[in-house]
Amino acid sequence: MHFIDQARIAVKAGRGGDGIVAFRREKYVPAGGPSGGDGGRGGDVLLVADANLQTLLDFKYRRIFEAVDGRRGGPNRCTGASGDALRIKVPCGTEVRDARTGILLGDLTRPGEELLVAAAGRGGLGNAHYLSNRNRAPEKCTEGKEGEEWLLQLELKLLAEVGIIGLPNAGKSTLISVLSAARPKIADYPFTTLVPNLGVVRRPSGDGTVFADIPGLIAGAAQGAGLGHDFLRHIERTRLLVHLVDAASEAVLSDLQVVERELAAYGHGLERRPRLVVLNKIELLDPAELELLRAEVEGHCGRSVLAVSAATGSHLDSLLAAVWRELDIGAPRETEEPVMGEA
Ligand SMILES: Nc1ncnc2c1ncn2[C@@H]1O[C@H](COP(=O)(O)OP(=O)(O)OP(=O)(O)O)[C@@H](O)[C@H]1O
Ligand SMILES: [Mg+2]
Repeated sequence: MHFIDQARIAVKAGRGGDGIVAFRREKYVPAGGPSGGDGGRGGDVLLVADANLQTLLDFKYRRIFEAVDGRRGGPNRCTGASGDALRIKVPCGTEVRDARTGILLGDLTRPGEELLVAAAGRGGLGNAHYLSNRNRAPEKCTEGKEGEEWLLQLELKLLAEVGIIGLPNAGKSTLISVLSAARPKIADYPFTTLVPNLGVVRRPSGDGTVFADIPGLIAGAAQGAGLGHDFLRHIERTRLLVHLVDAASEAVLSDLQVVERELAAYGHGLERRPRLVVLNKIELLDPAELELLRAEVEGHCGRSVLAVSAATGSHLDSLLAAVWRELDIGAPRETEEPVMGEA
């Protein structure tokens, strides 16, 4: 299953009901005046941010949304019923664009936030409206207006709080698979991961935090090399980056720098995002070797560096403790709910 974070839907607001031509017919009233009522307004189409939705997956199965039409007017100046608005639920964090022009129509971030995406047609006028001194029996009425119709592009930036980044093969997918219920593909060749994998990791307090395993970054990713650019986009909204480095690599420091340079080149504040530097695959090194390496990397980064093994599970508890600490130091949690998906 692919994690879908883009969808295209067609929305159509309701047509206004027609106005009608009618005349009063009553006993002893020889020439009852015009009494045709107006048509009702159609239903609008709105998008509503819903904290319980995590993906745009539902839109894979349903792509056309039409609000109901207004009803036609009735005799005795009765206005037709208006159509109910159609509210389409989307996950928090959904960006809405006009699919034809790409123009941004809105960004639904807070739960309950609404965006009008197709305005309903007005109802037509009944002949009661056209009564005048010159024309006591107008036969004229107007039709309801069509509702607006739009093709929308929905885009959900994954609202992961923690992004796991690193070179291909660093063990990012292995890490998310041991921390969460996500079961991404893991293999010893680069670019195993093609779309971000999300996993929810339970905090000591009980609620979940979404981690995203991002496809490997390589030099030039910010310019679009490898799978880079698309996926850097996904970590724009994370609050913390876990930079995973293969400790058994020949050139740990330059591996680190490649990724750091890509973050800086991409911009959007990623280079200033709080970051944990984590050495992985430490079971492949002997303890003395590891301590030397760790000291060297700490010297380079100017802060303490964690050392774990995603494969054997060693020191993952200290990694999580560091993650919770960093997240709690940062800005207070937004009301946004975590996202879960799977590649
Ligand atoms: N602690 C570890 N010790 C030894 N091998 C490991 C460890 N962690 C991961 N590996 C191995 O490293 C290889 C790459 O792992 P994984 O697929 O998780 O990397 P990745 O960073 O997600 O790569 P990609 O960017 O290509 O998706 C796998 O063969 C995995 O078994
Ligand atoms: Mg991977």
